[in-house]
Amino acid sequence: MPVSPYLHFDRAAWSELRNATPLTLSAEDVAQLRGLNEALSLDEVAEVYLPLSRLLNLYVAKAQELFRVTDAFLGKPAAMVPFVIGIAGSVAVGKSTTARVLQALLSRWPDHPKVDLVTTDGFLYPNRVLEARGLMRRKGFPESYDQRRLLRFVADIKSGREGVTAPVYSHLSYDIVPDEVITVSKPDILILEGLNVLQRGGAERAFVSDFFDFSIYVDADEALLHSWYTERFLKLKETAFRRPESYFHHLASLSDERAREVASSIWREINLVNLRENIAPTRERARLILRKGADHRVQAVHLRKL
Ligand SMILES: Nc1ncnc2c1ncn2[C@@H]1O[C@H](COP(=O)(O)OP(=O)(O)OP(=O)(O)O)[C@@H](O)[C@H]1O
Ligand SMILES: CC(C)(CO)[C@@H](O)C(=O)NCCC(=O)O
Repeated sequence: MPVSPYLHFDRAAWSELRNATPLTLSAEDVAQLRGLNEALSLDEVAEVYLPLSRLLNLYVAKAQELFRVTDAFLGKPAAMVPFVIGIAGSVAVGKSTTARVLQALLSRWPDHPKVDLVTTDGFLYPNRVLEARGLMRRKGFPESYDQRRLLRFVADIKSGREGVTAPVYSHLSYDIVPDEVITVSKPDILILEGLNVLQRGGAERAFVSDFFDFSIYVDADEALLHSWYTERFLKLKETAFRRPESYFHHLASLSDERAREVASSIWREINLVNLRENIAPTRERARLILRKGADHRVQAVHLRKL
């Protein structure tokens, strides 16, 4: 049998590892976490995400020590270096939810209260550029992102720069929002979430993941991903698509059956192809893999030891 670089935990074994977590959730925290995603169960937070936040807290403390060692070696005053966590995985696997839960949990640890969250969606080229390059049906593929700008962004944050800006993407208009940016200033931790964060390639000599201190791949079977994508599409049909400014407004009046077909064809022709060609092959680059089953329940965790 080939040697695996990962330690494998089933859910029960993993949840044991929260035992020493001196972190309890107040009623207010619970309400806050509920607000992130009403489908997220609190068992999930306690059994999966609390142990993960404990592990990350230990890594952050060690990394801060190492950065200080380098400064001491250089004879420089100690400077704070942001700890960067990348979260990768397919469309609809739940990257944003995982990122928000971790942001909420990590910001409660006393030694790193400022946890910022950025999605790589903002680095997609605007539709105008994608249209000109014939890439409107390749959104999410490597060539649909301004990879240089994304790399610059992460490098700037890592180097301790203040006021680093990122463009903003709107799922409602399905496009970059003109003249809007988010600003990140010296966070203790930056969580960068996106399909592409573990990808390497293109013309650049450095990769976004060169700046990661930890990385997570959220994983699930294709059939589950397909159903999560379709369910979310149907939910959006009843909500966001009804707004006239929605890019998919013309789909709001479809029957559920027809909407399911439209969602399935977008899934098959765009997101599944991207998953197979560009996203799934990056899974084994992650430090930790969260393996989800039905209802988004994490069934197993794989932690890289080598
Ligand atoms: N832990 C969870 N428990 C229950 N439901 C979840 C969980 N995580 C995600 N979901 C549901 O799965 C769907 C996709 O989640 P989310 O938007 O977080 O995914 P994503 O990977 O960021 O997707 P995309 O890349 O398409 O934006 C949503 O409908 C969300 O409510
Ligand atoms: C914006 C991305 C690429 C990533 O979040 C994705 O949500 C997307 O829009 N994919 C293109 C096909 C689709 O509309 O699902």
